[in-house]
Amino acid sequence: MALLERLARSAVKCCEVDKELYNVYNVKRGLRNADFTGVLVGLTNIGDVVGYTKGEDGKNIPQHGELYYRGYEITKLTRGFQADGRHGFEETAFLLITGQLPDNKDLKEFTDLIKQEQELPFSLSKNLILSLRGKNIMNMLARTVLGLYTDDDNAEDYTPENLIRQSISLLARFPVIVAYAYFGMRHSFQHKSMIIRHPNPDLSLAENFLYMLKGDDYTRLEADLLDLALVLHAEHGGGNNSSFTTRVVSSAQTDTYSAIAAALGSLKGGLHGGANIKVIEMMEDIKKNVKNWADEKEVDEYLTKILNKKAYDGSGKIYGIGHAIYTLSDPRCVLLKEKARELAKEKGREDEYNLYESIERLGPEAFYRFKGSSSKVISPNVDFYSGFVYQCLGIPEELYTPIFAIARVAGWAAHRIEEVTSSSARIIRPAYKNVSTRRDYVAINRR
Ligand SMILES: CC(=O)SCCNC(=O)CCNC(=O)[C@H](O)C(C)(C)COP(=O)(O)OP(=O)(O)OC[C@H]1O[C@@H](n2cnc3c(N)ncnc32)[C@H](O)[C@@H]1OP(=O)(O)O
Ligand SMILES: O=C([O-])CC(=O)C(=O)O
Repeated sequence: MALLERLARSAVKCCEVDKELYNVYNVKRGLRNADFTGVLVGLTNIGDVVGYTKGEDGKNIPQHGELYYRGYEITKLTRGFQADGRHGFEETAFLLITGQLPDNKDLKEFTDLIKQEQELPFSLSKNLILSLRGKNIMNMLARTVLGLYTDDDNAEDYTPENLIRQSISLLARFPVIVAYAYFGMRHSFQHKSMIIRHPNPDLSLAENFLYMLKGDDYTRLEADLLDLALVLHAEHGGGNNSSFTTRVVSSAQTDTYSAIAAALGSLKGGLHGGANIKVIEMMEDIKKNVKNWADEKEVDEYLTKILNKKAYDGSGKIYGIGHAIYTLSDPRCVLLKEKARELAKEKGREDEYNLYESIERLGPEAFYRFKGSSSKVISPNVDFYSGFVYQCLGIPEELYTPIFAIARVAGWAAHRIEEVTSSSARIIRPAYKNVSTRRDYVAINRR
């Protein structure tokens, strides 16, 4: 331990860079401009995320969030298939990957391809169920995705047809891999029974995931909600950390499985897709430490403690709040909140829902007080209510970020295809200015 502590002290000391140098060299920390917008690093036709408008003076004016998939506004897209009483995730994936909304024939053929790919090769299922010990489903998923390379005779073929084939296969297999990994993990680490169901080709992707987890013990409403959550999580432009990772890794001309495994590593992070689990853990902490959930003063004091790094995980973050682009609202959060309210009523969890609502309001207020008046405008993001919705659906916490991945693989696939096939493709390679001093070599016995 003493050695590790000494090495760690030395490493941290060597890492430190005077913050002022970022201004001196005009470095955009986190690839962000001073007005909180992202540094423009690419052009895309896939997702569009809108959080502010530009005023005449060039300054940003916060606005309610808008999200477009291939030009289609997300609320209109979801209302469209909901009005027809059908699930929309497969259709959304088709739209993201091919650029067009499918007609009935396209959708049937695309869905049939997904169904054909759902059944995993026996060797892969056997490995997943019996050998792939793991403590975290995101890591198990990433390891399995890397393993899929071996089963793919055309793994290194970067033609658009092959990229689409690989995308459909990943889309189909993610829910099955996640369900098997979950039961494998429960069996080996929690001493619970392992339940392995074959995917059911008569079901939509959302229904099939619930079926693989719970058998027939789910309702139509629950399947509709999961389908909606998948649609809302499917894509978010090229700049979000995991899609950008997909693009960076793909730009080096590597294979699909390596790029998607890297994206999974990114999505797992607590500041990105992993925030849905962090929110639930934070809420448990708040519920334990705030005696009267209806007392706004007490809730506010606890949120201030979190911001001061004196409560919850000591990071100073209120999880599920804030976004790189959205300001006044995240449209996905607005849609999920509607469902969270309905579910809370149905499941008798209104007190908890009310606590979420007050944190949604008090969190940003505490943040502005803490950061001062020039701080960025923040509101709850997609991860704020998603965990609560999944809890109400009886989905275990370990699956929250994997569900995000089941959805987002559609967006990653689209970004990979765009990156690999673009005629303007170039390896992504920004610069780091070295700010250390040059040193003369010292022989080992004189150090
Ligand atoms: C699917 C998704 O990925 S949605 C995002 C999920 N992540 C979370 O919910 C985690 C909590 N939120 C955050 O950490 C941030 O808001 C992010 C990571 C989502 C966006 O980060 P950024 O756009 O980089 O915010 P940015 O760093 O510009 O924010 C400005 C300041 O506000 C702070 N801040 C932003 N959000 C929060 C928050 N929720 N709690 C506390 N402080 C925050 C930042 O730490 C930063 O402080 P600094 O200037 O002292 O470094
Ligand atoms: O856009 C971002 O930075 C994060 C996000 O909301 C997402 O990827 O869904």
